[in-house]
Amino acid sequence: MAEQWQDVLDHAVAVAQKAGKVVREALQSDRKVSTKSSSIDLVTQTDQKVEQLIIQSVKETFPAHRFIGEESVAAGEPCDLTDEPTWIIDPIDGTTNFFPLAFLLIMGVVYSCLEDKMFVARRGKGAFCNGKQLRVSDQKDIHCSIVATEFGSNRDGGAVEKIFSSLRKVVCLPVHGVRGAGSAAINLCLVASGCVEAYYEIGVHVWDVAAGALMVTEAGGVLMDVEGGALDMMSRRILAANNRHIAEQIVGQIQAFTPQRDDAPPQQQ
Ligand SMILES: O=P([O-])([O-])O[C@@H]1[C@@H](O)[C@H](O)[C@@H](O)[C@H](O)[C@@H]1O
Ligand SMILES: [Mg+2]
Ligand SMILES: [Mg+2]
Repeated sequence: MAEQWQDVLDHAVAVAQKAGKVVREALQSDRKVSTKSSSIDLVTQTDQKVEQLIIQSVKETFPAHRFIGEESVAAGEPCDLTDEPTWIIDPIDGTTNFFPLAFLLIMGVVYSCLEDKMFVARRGKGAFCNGKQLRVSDQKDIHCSIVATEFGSNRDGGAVEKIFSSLRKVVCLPVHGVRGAGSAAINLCLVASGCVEAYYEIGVHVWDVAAGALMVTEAGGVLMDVEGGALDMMSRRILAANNRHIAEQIVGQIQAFTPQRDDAPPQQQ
């Protein structure tokens, strides 16, 4: 069992490195940007190229594996998470900022290619950055805590109101500071690394958070829904924190809303 998944993890790391090289090269040339669900939901040719590169490479080595990929779902592929070994791929997370990475299910790989930081987590075996084990912050005081969040790509008036109102309440707890790396995956890695105490966002997708979420729990942190229940990976809502006490205080400030689920039937999309 262990050896079987080690093959997969080794492949994930190798293909993430290959993808990182493509992204770094594209930074010099490819800035052709198209839009998806809205004028601020961006995709570049590099997002699509990197997703295809990862899928092709995995198919050659693990032909039975399945995929949920951001750009494939945008092109009409289903977003079905079954018990089959499934790769959940966000070829570039934070396209606006041109950040990089790749994902998997019972293990997570987030490659920040500009910094050459390879984050790797494996269920029950810890989370690591370039081989160094990660541990969440031991801060217990919300007033001394730094919280990461993002505005996301939803510009619906009601949703924007709730996002601002939640942020205002979090700031006025008060917390020590608020940050946003422009990438859900990197924000989750910041929680796992102890650089921020918490991260929350409504509107993310399963491919934004699958790998980073495992990074947080393997570094000793907690995950929950923004209203305090169990995290539902397909719900497009996430709260990650260094401990339950910090998480629950943030839950109390969030004005939640319910985006369309990632696994909603296609006719509703
Ligand atoms: O689209 P993408 O760059 O892969 O992923 C991005 C997420 O990482 C970010 O947290 C969110 O605020 C953006 O709206 C977008 O979803
Ligand atoms: Mg993303
Ligand atoms: Mg992306």
